[in-house]
Amino acid sequence: MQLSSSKYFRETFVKPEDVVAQKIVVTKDSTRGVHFRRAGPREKVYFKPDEVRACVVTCGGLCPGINTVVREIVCGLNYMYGVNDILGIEGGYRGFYSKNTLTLTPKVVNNIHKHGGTYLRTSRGGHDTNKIVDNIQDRGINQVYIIGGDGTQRGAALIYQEIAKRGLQVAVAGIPKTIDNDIAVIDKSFGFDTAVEEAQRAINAAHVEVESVDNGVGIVKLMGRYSGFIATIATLASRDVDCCLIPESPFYLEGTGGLFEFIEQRLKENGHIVIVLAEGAGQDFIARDMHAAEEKDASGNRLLLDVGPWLSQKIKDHFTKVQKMAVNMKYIDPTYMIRAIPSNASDNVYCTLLAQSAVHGAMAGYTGFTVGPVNSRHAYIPIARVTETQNTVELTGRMWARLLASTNQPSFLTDSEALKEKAADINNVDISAQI
Ligand SMILES: Nc1ncnc2c1ncn2[C@@H]1O[C@H](COP(=O)(O)OP(=O)(O)OP(=O)(O)O)[C@@H](O)[C@H]1O
Ligand SMILES: O=P(O)(O)OC[C@H]1O[C@](O)(CO)[C@@H](O)[C@@H]1O
Repeated sequence: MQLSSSKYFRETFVKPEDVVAQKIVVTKDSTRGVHFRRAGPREKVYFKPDEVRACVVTCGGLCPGINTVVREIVCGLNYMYGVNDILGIEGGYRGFYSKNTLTLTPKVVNNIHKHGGTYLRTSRGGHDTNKIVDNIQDRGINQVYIIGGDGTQRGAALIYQEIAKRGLQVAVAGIPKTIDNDIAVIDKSFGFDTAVEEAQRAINAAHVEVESVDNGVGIVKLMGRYSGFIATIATLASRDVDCCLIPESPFYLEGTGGLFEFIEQRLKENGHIVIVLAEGAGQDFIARDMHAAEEKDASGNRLLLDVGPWLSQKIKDHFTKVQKMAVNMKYIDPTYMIRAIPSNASDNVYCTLLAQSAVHGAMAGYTGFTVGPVNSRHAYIPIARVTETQNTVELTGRMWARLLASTNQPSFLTDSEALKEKAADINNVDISAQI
């Protein structure tokens, strides 16, 4: 029995309708089925291989594993279903209407998973639903595979709606991608494990540096625009981190329970401290401090103020001017280095599952879905569901509690907040309404 034989897959293994029926979706709380709209007429169970003209596009920021997903979509379509007509859209959504397409074959994509970045290139902004769907129609494309984060998935939902409005028989499949791991509903996004692993190297370097000098303060900035998953899990994995600051948990610098007090205490105890900082941490605080105006990127995402240099300077100023104590600051920003590497072994396997799942769904004639594991089951999820909210680190959840127990860092609650928490703990009731 040759598993790699496309004949075997086509005729024996893959019954797309079964695959879909087994895996239909799923919210965090239930596994009730959802009726997906089929891209083709009811009687047409799945696209015939020689009728398929597929395209793949990658949008938004980089993330380890994008190339693996692209490779496995192309190989999956070709090896499992015998599809030969696959196009690459270059440079994100705007590539649909402003660039020529690339021809994708298993041979062309054979080695791309060994490299970071995206073979297809990417961009922010430039989503024009009508122009994109016109182009899909003009080129005779009937399967669209869209790899990208929450912005990309919002764009994919609009493309899907426009295709439905025009009555086109085109399947739209999303593969969620974001290094921040903040896509709602799914258990985890691909590339996240690779990012956490690479972050360890930066944390380790910071630790080695500050351990070797007097009053060493190491700061490592990691990605995480609105959510501190990379910072949290990297901190938990490392054990060399004294304090982790994330967007979900506002912090303050001065006074009792503040960051400066904690740094001073750790420097006295250990002679050094390592702080991990998610890029979105303390943004409101910095904006107030710097009187900075809000800026946006081409996709409309808020551009973050650079918390790393800001915090490094604040700490240096405080300890030299106020405490009369020189600190040895080592600031490391590995953010783009982490995002630019190829995916590790487990992410490669995960990317393959996602890609093949998307291919099976589209070949079965389903559309308007995005793929991902939900409560450990691979699922098809209506695209709009994953863009309704964003995942964030729960400050009342076990993961954050474990982190606090591991670092013993301050909770950064102010006195009145701490009193409220304490009273709530004692009474085990929500007293906020009574204060
Ligand atoms: N609300 C929206 N409607 C339609 N298209 C959108 C929307 N938001 C973003 N897009 C488009 O999706 C693409 C990627 O969006 P964005 O730059 O926000 O990255 P992302 O997909 O969220 O990924 P990342 O997590 O890396 O930021 C861009 O081409 C952008 O124009
Ligand atoms: O600088 P770029 O390429 O716009 O991307 C930066 C952003 O992309 C992400 O990696 C993903 O959203 C964020 O963590 C980060 O803020």
